[in-house]
Amino acid sequence: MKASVIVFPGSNCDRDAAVALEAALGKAPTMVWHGDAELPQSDLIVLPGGFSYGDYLRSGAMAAHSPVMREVVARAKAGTPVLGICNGFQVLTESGLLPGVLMRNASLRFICKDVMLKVERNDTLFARHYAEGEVVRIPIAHKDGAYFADEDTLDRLEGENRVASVIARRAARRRRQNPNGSRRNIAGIYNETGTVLGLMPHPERLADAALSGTDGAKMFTSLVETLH
Ligand SMILES: NC(=O)CC[C@H](N)C(=O)O
Repeated sequence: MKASVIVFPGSNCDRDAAVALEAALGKAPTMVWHGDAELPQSDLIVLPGGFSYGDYLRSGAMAAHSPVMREVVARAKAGTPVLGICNGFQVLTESGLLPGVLMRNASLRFICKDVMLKVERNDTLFARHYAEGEVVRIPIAHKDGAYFADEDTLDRLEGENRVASVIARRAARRRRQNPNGSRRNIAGIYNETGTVLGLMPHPERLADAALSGTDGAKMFTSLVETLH
């Protein structure tokens, strides 16, 4: 399996994603600079977290127009799996590969903390090593993490089983609201075919016992087992 991690100016989780991928895969992914119009043959493309282009205009808005994104969009449309983590999720909505938008957190503050996530489905290449309904601990670190879409889109996402994970209900109730104010507690969504996943929390940040948890590792081992 060949994986590529796209690096934008301002990405800061690209190396963490590469380390988590390498631990699961046994070999390093290719790091691809945003200005490259060429993308190597890839079985998986990762759009990492960070502050691409300093989050100017809107988080992910400028990165969506990077030269490399033309090829990423084309490959995604042709079926290549794409994982967008945090800023990567923002790039996916801004480039139209996923519906909706990530808005400023309800508190208007940057939030960096672990959240409890409920895995809504495990019949995808990203989640097969999780149990359906499993509650896992994964960190968030963002200021624009409030998922927003109109009610029809939210109904469609839920109806088509495209919600990947939600902030676990017990945690949301305790805080009255989930930490960022996402509609319907959504933390991650899939495209129609389940091959593109946008996720606000960072599985790569809890993917090694030395980081105090391994709940995130199963996403990378799921991908490696499915894609070889
Ligand atoms: N960790 C990240 O990817 C940060 C995402 C984004 N730039 C925000 O703060 O909303």
